[in-house]
Amino acid sequence: MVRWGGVADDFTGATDLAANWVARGLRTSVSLGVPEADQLPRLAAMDAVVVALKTRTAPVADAVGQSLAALDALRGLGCTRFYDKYCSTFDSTPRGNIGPVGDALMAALDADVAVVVPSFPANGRTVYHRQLFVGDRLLGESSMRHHPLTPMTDSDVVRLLTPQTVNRVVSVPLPVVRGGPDALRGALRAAGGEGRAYAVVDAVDDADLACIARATADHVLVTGGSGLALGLPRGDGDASAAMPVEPGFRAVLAGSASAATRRQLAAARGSVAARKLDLAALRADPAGEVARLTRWARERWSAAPDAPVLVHSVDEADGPDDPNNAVGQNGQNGQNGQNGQDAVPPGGRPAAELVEEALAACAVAFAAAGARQFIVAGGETSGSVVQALGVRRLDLGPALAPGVSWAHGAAADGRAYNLALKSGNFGRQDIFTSGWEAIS
Ligand SMILES: Nc1ncnc2c1ncn2[C@@H]1O[C@H](COP(=O)(O)OP(=O)(O)OP(=O)(O)O)[C@@H](O)[C@H]1O
Ligand SMILES: O=C(O)[C@@H](O)C(=O)CO
Repeated sequence: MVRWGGVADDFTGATDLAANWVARGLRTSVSLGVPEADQLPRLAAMDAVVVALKTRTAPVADAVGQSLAALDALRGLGCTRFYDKYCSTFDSTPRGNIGPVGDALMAALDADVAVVVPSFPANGRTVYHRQLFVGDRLLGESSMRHHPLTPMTDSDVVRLLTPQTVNRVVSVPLPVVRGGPDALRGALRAAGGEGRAYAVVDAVDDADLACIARATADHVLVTGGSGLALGLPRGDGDASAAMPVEPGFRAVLAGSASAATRRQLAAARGSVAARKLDLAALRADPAGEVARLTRWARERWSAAPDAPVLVHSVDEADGPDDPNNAVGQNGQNGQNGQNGQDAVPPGGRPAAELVEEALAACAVAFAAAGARQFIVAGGETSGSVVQALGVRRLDLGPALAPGVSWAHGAAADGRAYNLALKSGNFGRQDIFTSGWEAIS
């Protein structure tokens, strides 16, 4: 039997891939970080294991080293096929890390060709003529061009990947995909026959993904967003084992500045008690700001124990394309508009780091106050939060939206949590209010 191993460059991406494998009937667990020995027996019983890393914006050598360590662990677990999961909006910089990590995995697995498939039509990501669309906009003209860590200003996947890799990058147009699995298999074989190559494959609907999945059935490595996993044939079994629900207070921690998160914040306004992080206060006295937020959360929970509290880091009311929402390229500054009341002093720490640390500290303090159910928005944010809580494995539960699921995870200190790690641009508008119903 094929056992899949996934290497994901952020934590929301890992649960995104896991949710899609579960939807295809594969029993899937997520290891938060490279699994340690005590986790191996449980993971070895799964049809698929995703190792969640926090390598999207890490230094290139770290990202490569961690990804290879993840690959070794997955091979040790008996995985025979591998999925290099990156963002469906190809979040990266001209240096990486999509290219360098893919290069290292291809070399380690001796793969001649690896497909590049960011498409995830259920979430509006499609690739046509190698251009990546987010809904009806080109990636480079979408709100992703304002991303604080990886602003995406180009849409051509071949052009985005080429400067990041030592391998050739070719594109496979939609008519070849529509020609069926045999035609596509032939095109991929030809691409790999001339030296190691990536093949950026057009895909605009789920049938295209199913064709790519069939044409790559003998590929040891595939790369992409999670959409390609939905192209796999559906197994018979029900892979979503009943997830334990952990009673406790509820919190939303939103460190995502993405357009969908902003819409979700706007939708929660008025019905969920919310506080925005005060960046100036955080810079002056981070522990004091977290203590203030924790006092506030305790007060809210004592008044309404079942109601969630929400801590967020950007203003929800502004439109996604409002330049005031640009929180600072590479998180290095935040001097723009209302979101960035925080001018970074010389030698000061990037606002993005302060935000991640503050939300992680809130998670720990809220957990100490009795919170057990968290919706976390943003991949980097989720990585910080889950690491701070000390959770090392997630078992998937009910789905909330394409690529977003509840999960259950136990921490080393004996506490257990229900966590929904939401990619910045995923999820229904009312997820912060209605997302709890699935675990009520
Ligand atoms: N007001 C702010 N000023 C500066 N940086 C911020 C601010 N708010 C959030 N950030 C930072 O922006 C980054 C957002 O990345 P994150 O991955 O959490 O969200 P996302 O990109 O929307 O989600 P995903 O990666 O799942 O698409 C984090 O590093 C966060 O700390
Ligand atoms: O693929 C996606 O868009 C998401 O899983 C993600 O990686 C966002 O961080």
